[in-house]
Formats: sequence, structure tokens, C-alpha cells
Amino acid sequence: MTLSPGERIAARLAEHADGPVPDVVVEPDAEQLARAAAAALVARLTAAQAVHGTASVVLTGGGVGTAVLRHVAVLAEEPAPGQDVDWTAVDVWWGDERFVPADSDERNEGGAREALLDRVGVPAERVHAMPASDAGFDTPEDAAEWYAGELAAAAQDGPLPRFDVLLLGMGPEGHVASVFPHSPAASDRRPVVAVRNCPKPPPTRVSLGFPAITSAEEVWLLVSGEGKAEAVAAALGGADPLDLPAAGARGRRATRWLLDAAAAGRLPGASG
Ligand SMILES: O=C1O[C@H](COP(=O)(O)O)[C@@H](O)[C@H](O)[C@H]1O
Repeated sequence: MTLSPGERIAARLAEHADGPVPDVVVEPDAEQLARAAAAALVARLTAAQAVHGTASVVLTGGGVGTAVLRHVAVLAEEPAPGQDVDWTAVDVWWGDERFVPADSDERNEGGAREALLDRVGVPAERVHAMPASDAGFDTPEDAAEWYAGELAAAAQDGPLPRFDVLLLGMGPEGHVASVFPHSPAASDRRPVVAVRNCPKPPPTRVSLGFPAITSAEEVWLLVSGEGKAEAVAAALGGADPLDLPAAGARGRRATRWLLDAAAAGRLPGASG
């Protein structure tokens, strides 16, 4: 039997794992990674709607994250049989956002709206954007508290709604959402946190914290490029989430790493 690169890597990771092994999918390049992730996301949201009537997704900013949304928009134009998401019944949340004015190009929200949300017609009341700095909140702490309230208001029981899929990009140093290594957010137990002095600009942000990230049914990490290969290997090798936040990004039912070959290059079993 011939194993795919992802299966080969997963088998090697399983040899040393003491817990559930994440799924690993490896595509040849970033473009094919975005395409494959888009198809998988459509399938997952369709399946969630079949069970619950609605679906929910938590979006990420970043290069691959936004490319995935562009591919989802293409798939929405001509849905494959049985893969037809009802976009009027999808709740959209964000994993992190930059606390900058609403019209700033730095907003993750703007990229997602342009790539997908405005094209498929998600109703405004289902698009749960994190506040911009000119939206009536003086501080990112106020914005984070408000967003936590929005999450609680949408929850059936407990402080958080159901997240069917939570998408994350990852920085070369292992940050996910806006949780950076050794930052206060990495050990904060609140579902939504304010982020100041962020090492990657812009410095002021709002982010889901680990309690919200790990509440998702499925967490998918979308990572491309050789510059991230070392962090991918460390995260999957069991690094401490304080050192490498991506290592702590796990879903309740599944954790999937969707990689291109360059990002997977330092994983055990990656070559050969
Ligand atoms: O700052 C951020 O960066 C990460 C990763 O972005 P990428 O372009 O290197 O993939 C992103 O996931 C996060 O949402 C964003 O705010």
C-alpha cells in the first residue's frame, strides 16, 4: 500500500505520540493547499448544516487563509452535488483581528469580505466581526470584552457557541490567531483577549484565547512555506504552547494540519 505524504508523516508522528495524533495533509504547493482546504471546508460546512441546520466557521487572516476563501467563493458559483453550502445559514466569526480603523487594509475582516463573504451573501447578522478601533471602543480590552459577550449571546449553553471549523494560519515563530510565544495572551484563560505590543505589526489586536480556540469541534492549521517548516515540526513534535502557541491549537474532535510540501519539509517521514 502506498501512503500519501500526509499519511506517512502521521504514521511517523504516531510512533512517539502519547495522545491523539493530528491529521496531516500535504499538498505540493500553496495554491493546491488553498484549493484542497477550500473543498474540505465546503464539505465540512455542508455536513454541519445537514446535522444542525446551520454551520459556523471561525476565519483567519493571512495569505493561505484568504486564498482558501477565494477558492470557496469559486466553488460556491458552481457547487458540486451534495456540496452546496447554504450561506444564509453560516455564522462567521474571527480568530483574531487588528485593532485599527475599519477601512484599514490591515483588517482581516476586509480580506474575508472581499474574498468570500460579500460574494456569497452571508447575512449581516451572521457576520460577527471583531471591532475596529473606530467602532466606539476606546481600548482593545473593551473590544475583547464586547466580543466575548457576542460569543456568549450566541451560545446555547456555556460561554461559547459551537464552532464547526476554526481556521488558523501560523507565523514562522509559531503564533496562531494573535497569540504570540511568551505573550500574556498565551496564558490568559479568557475566551477573548486584547493583545498589545504584538511583535508583528500592527501592534494592537484582539484575539481568541486558547479556551475559545480549543472549544472548536475541528481546528485546521493552514501553513505554507519553508520559513515555517521548523515551527511546524516543533508544534507537531509536542512543543510547549507557551513557546509555540500552534502546539496548543487542538480541536475537540479533530485537529488538522493542512500544509504545503515546503512547510512539511522538516517533519519526520517528509522525504522518501
Ligand atoms: O498576523 C496574522 O498572521 C497569521 C499568519 O499569517 P500568514 O500570512 O503568515 O499566513 C494569521 O493567521 C493571523 O490571522 C494574522 O492576524
